Amino acid sequence: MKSSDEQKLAEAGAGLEDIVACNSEICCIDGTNGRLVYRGYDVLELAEKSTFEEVAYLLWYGCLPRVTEFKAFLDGFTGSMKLPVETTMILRMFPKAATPMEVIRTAVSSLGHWDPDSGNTGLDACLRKAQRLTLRIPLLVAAHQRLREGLEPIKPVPGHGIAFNFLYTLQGKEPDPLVERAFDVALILHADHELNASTFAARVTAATMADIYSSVTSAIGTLKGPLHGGANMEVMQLIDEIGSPQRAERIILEKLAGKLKIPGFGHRVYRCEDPRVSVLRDYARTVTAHTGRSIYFQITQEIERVVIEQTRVFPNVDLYTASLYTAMGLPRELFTPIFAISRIVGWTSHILEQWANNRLIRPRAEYVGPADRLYLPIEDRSR
Ligand SMILES: CC(=O)SCCNC(=O)CCNC(=O)[C@H](O)C(C)(C)COP(=O)(O)OP(=O)(O)OC[C@H]1O[C@@H](n2cnc3c(N)ncnc32)[C@H](O)[C@@H]1OP(=O)(O)O
Ligand SMILES: O=C([O-])CC(=O)C(=O)O
Repeated sequence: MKSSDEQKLAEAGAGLEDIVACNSEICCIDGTNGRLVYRGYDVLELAEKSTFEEVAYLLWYGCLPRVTEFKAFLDGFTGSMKLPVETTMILRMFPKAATPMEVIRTAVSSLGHWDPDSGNTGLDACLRKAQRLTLRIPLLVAAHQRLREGLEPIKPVPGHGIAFNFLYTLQGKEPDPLVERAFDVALILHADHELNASTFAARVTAATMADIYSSVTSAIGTLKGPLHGGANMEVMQLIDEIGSPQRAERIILEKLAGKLKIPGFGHRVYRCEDPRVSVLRDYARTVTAHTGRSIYFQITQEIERVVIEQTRVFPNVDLYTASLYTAMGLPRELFTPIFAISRIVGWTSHILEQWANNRLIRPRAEYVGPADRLYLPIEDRSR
């Protein structure tokens, strides 16, 4: 049995808050000052000047590419930007009620069967698998959505990047350049975030020396929950429920009075505004105006005003993606899959880092159940 001091210690560890579980060279969060850094580069600078492909290279290889390196990297990308025919067949078999996030969890797992490097655990092969996953997840999400809408999947356009091709293979037309850039920036901002729940799940699975597809499947399942990646869909549900900026205050006050958490707010690490929010807020303002959907932005701003005034809890990365993605014509059920389209780069970078210096991740639990009970035969049990 535990002493009261031990009990307090165990409670303090609930949710592993502030526990450092590994060393990592990939991503640094300063939760007090609201700063996020990928391999030494401030994410705000990357969002302004870089592309998702370049950031992916940075996260996987640890440095920004030189011209020839980047060209070779992108050339390698082009060959893998297609789905195995079997994947499209599998996508056709899911029941209508299967949600896109459930479908990508299952379909990404199945992609491993048709990976030419399946079973090859060398570093180069694992990097190729990481890159194939990064190219195929967006195509898979777009193809499944088209099938749900009664449309046939379409092929990506070679020579264009992931943002362009996700939007193109989903919507069947070349994206507006502002929308494409806003989407690319959203991908940059979601690419990694230190030891968030889904990345931790990926590392735990990888640390058992399971394969990359198993590790990524664990991560996708973990991202799905509304306390993590699923929150962006819930933000949009809330915006729809509110319907107009004038109704925001009353509805938010009611929810807070009922002790409900407001999706898109709060964070385990940031004690201030998540630095990604300012960029996403600006793009949400611009893109909603550009596509005639400013109402979604105005409602979000009202939600933000009331929640901060009432709670001093600040917005997280999910708050403004809801109005931004809706303004791009993207359906709400795709918001969390879009998170995965970006975070696959972070997950796979962490999996590779885990393997570079692996030790099984196996913490302890403090036992707080009953002690020394007497086993009685079933007929003698009173309850
Ligand atoms: C990509 C991402 O994963 S970002 C997070 C996405 N998730 C969401 O947006 C869901 C809403 N947010 C939450 O549920 C939480 O803030 C989490 C899960 C993100 C973090 O949870 P924790 O670190 O365990 O924080 P915890 O729930 O203990 O909250 C701390 C305090 O802030 C309050 N708080 C935290 N988030 C919110 C919120 N969204 N709305 C209202 N109050 C909140 C809590 O009520 C609590 O207040 P108290 O100390 O007076 O009881
Ligand atoms: O870090 C976290 O806990 C959640 C988050 O913001 C992310 O994964 O981007």
